[in-house]
Amino acid sequence: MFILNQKASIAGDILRELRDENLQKDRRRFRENLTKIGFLLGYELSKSLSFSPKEVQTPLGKAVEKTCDSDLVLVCLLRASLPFYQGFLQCFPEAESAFIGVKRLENKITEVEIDLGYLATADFDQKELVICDPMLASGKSIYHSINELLKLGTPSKIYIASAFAAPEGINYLKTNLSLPFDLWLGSLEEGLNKKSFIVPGLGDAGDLAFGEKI
Ligand SMILES: O=P(O)(O)OC[C@H]1O[C@H](OP(=O)(O)OP(=O)(O)O)[C@H](O)[C@@H]1O
Ligand SMILES: O=c1cc[nH]c(=O)[nH]1
Repeated sequence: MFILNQKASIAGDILRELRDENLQKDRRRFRENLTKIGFLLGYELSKSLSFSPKEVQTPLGKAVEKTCDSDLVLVCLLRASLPFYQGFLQCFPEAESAFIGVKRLENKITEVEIDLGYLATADFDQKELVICDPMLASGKSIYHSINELLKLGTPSKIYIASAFAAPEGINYLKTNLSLPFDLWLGSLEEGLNKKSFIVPGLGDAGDLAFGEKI
């Protein structure tokens, strides 16, 4: 498990702005910060992908750079993932994508239940799947999304990337997912409150990015 804020870096400034109850009222800044964290996590994740040296002709000679050989499919869980996923896409512009409409049912107070809707994906069979969701709370949105995807193919590897993650959600995924996965987190949080919101977290990422759901 990789945790971005375990080592002091500029990522801490971005995570702090995302959490700040006053600054997060600025939707544009909030979305841009989610994109930045997505980009930084994508960059960190790239260090575990396959690379090979490739020659390039410059105006002044030949150079060799190691470039990425991995076949990635980035998974965007609508809505809150959109700006976070965009950061991953900036990092991996050649990647293919999957989009899944998934939301927690708001009237379920004691236990999180999930509503799955739209699903459109590129072929990810034997490719590396990167699940991009800024909030890993109970883990059920990611769990059900991956289960729907697994009906359509078998990835060679699953990465799960979240800006904020609760230990409860991580344990839920470890217990229930049928395939192994690697976690890439911005911050590992204290836990969940009674409404299964991440504490301290940042609140409702989808509402902050796009407006309160009716
Ligand atoms: O781990 P979980 O308990 O499943 O919670 C995490 C989910 O909650 C949020 O989505 P939400 O249902 O609020 O929808 P939205 O993105 O459309 O706001 C967030 O984007 C995650 O997908
Ligand atoms: O804390 C949480 C939990 C789920 N979804 C969010 O946006 N925030």
